[in-house]
Amino acid sequence: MIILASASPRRKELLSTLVNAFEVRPADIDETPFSMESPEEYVIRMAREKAEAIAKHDVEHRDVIIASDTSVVIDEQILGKPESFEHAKEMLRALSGKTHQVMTSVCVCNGGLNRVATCNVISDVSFREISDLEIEHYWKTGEPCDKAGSYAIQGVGGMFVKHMSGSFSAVVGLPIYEVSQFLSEFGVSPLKENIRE
Ligand SMILES: Cc1cn([C@H]2C[C@H](O)[C@@H](COP(=O)(O)OP(=O)(O)OP(=O)(O)O)O2)c(=O)[nH]c1=O
Repeated sequence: MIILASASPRRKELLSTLVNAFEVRPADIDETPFSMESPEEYVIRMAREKAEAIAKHDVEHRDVIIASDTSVVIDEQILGKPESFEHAKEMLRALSGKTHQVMTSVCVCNGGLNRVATCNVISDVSFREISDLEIEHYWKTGEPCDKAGSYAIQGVGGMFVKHMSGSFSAVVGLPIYEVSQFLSEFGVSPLKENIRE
């Protein structure tokens, strides 16, 4: 069985492009960064801890667990999901007119945790200038509230994105290329899964 250790609807949708059958089991972990931890170390640790939390309960040795974490990083500062409008405003002001990184880590492991593969996909995203009035209107769309950095590149937030380089699927929450490579290593063939008779 394949288990997606995530509450994110975006990750569920992206994984369903690769595999037909999987179970969704969100992992509840403490997402507070350690002091002195770099953004790279943080996102990799988050994905790994989400996978390990799921591996602890009710899994078979041969199950394949997929976990991921997305953080927006500007000037080495980690931006997670906003807690309020003021928090989202602070983040979007920091991103306005600048280039930031989106880091999405992936951890794929088996239920026995003796096979673990991790990676961190880093993309560069450049925003145009955004006014405070636009930030206010954007908040009212409801889109920023559950997104790292308070925006969604795949949604209305796409109108702020002047340029991006890297992996679009990773920015949305799950890098299709890297996950498909890991799945193949774990004996799951995404192409065969998608053959329609
Ligand atoms: C930057 C960006 C993030 N996001 C989303 C992807 C993730 O769902 C979310 C980042 O938060 P995460 O903490 O990585 O994920 P999550 O809490 O939604 O789900 P889980 O931890 O259970 O896997 O932000 C977008 O949808 N579009 C974007 O452009």
